[in-house]
Amino acid sequence: MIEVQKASKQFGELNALHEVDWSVQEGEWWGIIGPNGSGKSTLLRLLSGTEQASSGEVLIRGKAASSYERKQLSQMLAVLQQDGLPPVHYPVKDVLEMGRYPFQNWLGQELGNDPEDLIEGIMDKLDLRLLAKRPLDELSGGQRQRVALGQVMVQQPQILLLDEPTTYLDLRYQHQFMELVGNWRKESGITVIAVLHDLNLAAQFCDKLLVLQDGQVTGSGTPQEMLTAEHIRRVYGVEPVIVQHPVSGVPQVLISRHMEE
Ligand SMILES: Nc1ncnc2c1ncn2[C@@H]1O[C@H](COP(=O)(O)OP(=O)(O)OP(=O)(O)O)[C@@H](O)[C@H]1O
Repeated sequence: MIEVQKASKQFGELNALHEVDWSVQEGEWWGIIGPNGSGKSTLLRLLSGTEQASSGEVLIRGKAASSYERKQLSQMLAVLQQDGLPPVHYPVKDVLEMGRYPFQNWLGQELGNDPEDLIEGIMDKLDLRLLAKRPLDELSGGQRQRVALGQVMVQQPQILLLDEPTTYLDLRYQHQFMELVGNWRKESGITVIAVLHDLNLAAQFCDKLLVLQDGQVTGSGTPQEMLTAEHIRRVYGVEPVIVQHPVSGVPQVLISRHMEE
């Protein structure tokens, strides 16, 4: 579904990405991890067509991501940022309806079926009914991120790109957000690619991880394969302790303090 072939991205002298090879199959959930400045968001922007590779290819369904018309790409792919929606004075229901823009003509008329049932269904799934008339600027960050997820669900994409979507959420909302994405994926078979800083969250939810360091891929595979002490030490320059999650068995990363005598 997505093929990245020897993709590089330069900003002046800086090699933000260097010859990245990566293949994503339909329905997979990938996490992109790596230290600050390692090129994660740049890679996501190549996938969403907002930046073009300096060399190499980024193909979505066999066609260069940057060659899709914006609306055509939006019918297939949705992007959700860490602060998904600005706190504007629009009611939640209107914001959800805006998710239909790839399927509307220039007068804002829907080109296909009436999306009302779709929007109602998504409000139920995300528990947004009671918030429907509330303006976004009166909601908490966690509630607003749930609306942002609703808006991309209304868009009905086949590929979802998430750029650090849980950064501003507390522990409960982080998990709730990831569970909602997981349920959506189970129901609709969408492909999910998420840039995540939280390795433990990544291990719990992603099937596979792509690890970047200084713009290069240092590994790709299951969380079990990627989250080894040696790999994390090398990539992040920290001394980790890897334990197994007592319930799910996935690797979890702990960091010890430097204890002075
Ligand atoms: N538009 C740009 N112009 C110049 N340099 C850029 C631009 N965008 C990114 N960079 C640089 O490219 C490198 C990779 O940045 P990127 O944002 O992809 O990293 P990241 O892994 O997402 O980082 P973080 O975890 O801190 O969000 C960084 O050194 C950054 O300064």
